[in-house]
Amino acid sequence: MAGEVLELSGVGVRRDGADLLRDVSWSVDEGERWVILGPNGAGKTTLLQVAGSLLYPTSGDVDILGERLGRTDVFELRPRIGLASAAVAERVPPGETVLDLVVTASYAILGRWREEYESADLARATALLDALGAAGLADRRFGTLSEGERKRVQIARALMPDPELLLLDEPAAGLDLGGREDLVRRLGVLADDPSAPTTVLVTHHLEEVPAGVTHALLLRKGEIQAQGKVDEVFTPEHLSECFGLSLVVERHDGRWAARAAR
Ligand SMILES: Nc1ncnc2c1ncn2[C@@H]1O[C@H](COP(=O)(O)OP(=O)(O)OP(=O)(O)O)[C@@H](O)[C@H]1O
Repeated sequence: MAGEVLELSGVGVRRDGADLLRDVSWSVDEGERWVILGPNGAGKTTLLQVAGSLLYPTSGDVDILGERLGRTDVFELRPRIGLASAAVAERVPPGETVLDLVVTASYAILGRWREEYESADLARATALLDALGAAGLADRRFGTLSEGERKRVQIARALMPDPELLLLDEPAAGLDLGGREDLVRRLGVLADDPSAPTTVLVTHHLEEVPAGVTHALLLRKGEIQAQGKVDEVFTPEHLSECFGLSLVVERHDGRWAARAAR
């Protein structure tokens, strides 16, 4: 029987008098592949930060990988979670090489500093870069990469410590059509891999949802508007309500698309 990876109960996040999340109750079981979808400002990144133990809720309970937030040492918990987000990318030292950036994830650090790496770590980092179509970038400096190249490298870094939970915040944002399709295809391969970690991916766009996603959560104004199996959540009714306009929703070959109804 699959174990629980995330369990949020009545979670609220309040900052500067604003409710960023309200009464969020959500559970994620081992092996599931979730997508969190919602308009700008809905609270998606805030929810992902709570799931990644980077943000404590104002109210409610959060269990991550069996540990209760507030009662556990987050410095032991965080290495069990792989996170790829723009906020992490901004903290990368500009001169850091791609291979160093990926391999240092084993040591939960940013910036190489005299560590002696095992050859097995270097081999794993190289294999992950290869799986994400970024093998040719290993010796490049992170600061010189294009947006699409950065996204792939960040996902390789997030996977490096073999996390039990993988959190991806808008992995396809800023990519051109070819880059998006290539990345979404690779994320689909990852979703289909039974040895890949339980995954939660945040996006604004239905077109960025990889095939193989099993569950979806719709957020609007800090509240859950629908959640459950992806087929039951990605209906025109739920999506129209979530985005506040009448939508036509289509599905082909496991991928989704939405456009405004005429
Ligand atoms: N410290 C704060 N005080 C007040 N409001 C905040 C604070 N931090 C974030 N917010 C607001 O909380 C809301 C949720 O932000 P969040 O980044 O989680 O949304 P999001 O769904 O990820 O948005 P986007 O799709 O635009 O990235 C936004 O309206 C944001 O402006």
